[in-house]
Amino acid sequence: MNILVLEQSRVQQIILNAMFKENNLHPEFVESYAAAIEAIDKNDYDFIFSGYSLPDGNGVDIGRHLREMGVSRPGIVLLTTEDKESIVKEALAAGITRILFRSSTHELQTFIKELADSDMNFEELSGKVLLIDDDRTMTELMMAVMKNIGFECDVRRSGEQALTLFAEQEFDLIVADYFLEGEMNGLDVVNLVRQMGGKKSRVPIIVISGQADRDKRLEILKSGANDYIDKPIIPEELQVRAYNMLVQKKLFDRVEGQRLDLQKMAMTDSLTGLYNRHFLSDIAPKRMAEARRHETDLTLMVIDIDHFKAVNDTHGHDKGDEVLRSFASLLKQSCRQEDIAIRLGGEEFLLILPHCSKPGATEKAEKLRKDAMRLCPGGVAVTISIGVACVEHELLSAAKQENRFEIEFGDIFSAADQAVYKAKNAGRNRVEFLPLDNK
Ligand SMILES: Nc1nc2c(ncn2[C@@H]2O[C@H](COP(=O)(O)OP(=O)(O)OP(=O)(O)O)[C@@H](O)[C@H]2O)c(=O)[nH]1
Repeated sequence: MNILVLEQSRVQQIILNAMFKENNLHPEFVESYAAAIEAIDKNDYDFIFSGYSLPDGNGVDIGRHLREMGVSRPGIVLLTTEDKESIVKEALAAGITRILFRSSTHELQTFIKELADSDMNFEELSGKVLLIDDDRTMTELMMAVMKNIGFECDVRRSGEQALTLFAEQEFDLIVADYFLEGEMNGLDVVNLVRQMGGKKSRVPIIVISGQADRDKRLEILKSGANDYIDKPIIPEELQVRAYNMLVQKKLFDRVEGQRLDLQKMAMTDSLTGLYNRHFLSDIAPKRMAEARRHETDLTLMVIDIDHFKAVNDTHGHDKGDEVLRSFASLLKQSCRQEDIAIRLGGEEFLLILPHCSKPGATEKAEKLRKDAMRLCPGGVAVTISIGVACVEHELLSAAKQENRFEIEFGDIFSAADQAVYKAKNAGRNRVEFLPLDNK
């Protein structure tokens, strides 16, 4: 990634260089506006970081210069010490991608890290834009601009039509005129999108306004729009702002994707791919609350592979791992969609079976025991012991009606756990059922 840093202070250069170096990025440093323009003319940068005060201008001038040239790349980050509304407005108008305050070192570090983590090719950025405007000349102009930077467009004349399409399809950016055909205006669209929840509510929105006064701009930004453009539209300005929005969205999507991957990893057992104990603490109260609310059966099975230590001792740890993986696949195959298979640790597993009554559970446990005997994973014959406990809907209804006691997930789990010990003590390779202790 090619980065240019425009910074007149040597001390700041050293600080910034350390942050970039930590993330394996190696920017080029220049100290004046003139030197930056020369460097930009010669090289193709993905990002420019610029201090606000320069000996021969200010950081915002860089944005203005690139915008006047009609250049949509690179992204420009302005580093400033002052949180002044006038600077923010000046920067936004000049097409600055991001304003970061020097006092917030953490924010700057995070931004640089996100940049380094994204191996995104900014030249090949593509996106889908929803244009909402009832003026044909305007939409034709906007479509030409978007096409120019490789974005696909869908056009709708009213907020109502646009929101119907937005609910059905994925978009990376919305550009909405303030005044629209139909009952809604551009700000109504912003409000409704922001209320949608989830990923859709975070799609960036640019509002186009014909009344460029300060109050109107503030109203637009306060409504949740990410940016605004005054009429008459300058095509280059629309191009730069749309491009910048998309770069930010793609970076955000990537970070969000990484967060979800990490969350999944934290809930999953790496050897078998089943859920782990962390997931159990998350899901247990939910499943119990569901069973209580709808008064439905809930069964738990604690399953333990017999003499597993001997498998490791005789065949080696790798073979032991193969047995665990293979048994986990059997559990997954045995599950219905709403069932949950968890590896509690070692050779111990848990099945959570909603809507499963005692007769159903006994039958299922017996089938699983027999399937495990037939499995012979990696050529090793294994047997399993299963402890079953079940809370049936009649008990939940009675408890609710008589306001008697609350049955907790822990009560069912502890009964299933005791049941598996009973199975072990009774000779293994068997299913044992234990009723819940009356509280
Ligand atoms: N291969 C492998 N072995 C594991 C793993 N986690 C735990 N173990 C082993 O599983 C064995 C469990 O042994 P024990 O708790 O004595 O139980 P057991 O031999 O199955 O005996 P019973 O449960 O009484 O039938 C131990 O030897 C652990 O080292 C793992 O991820 N992979």
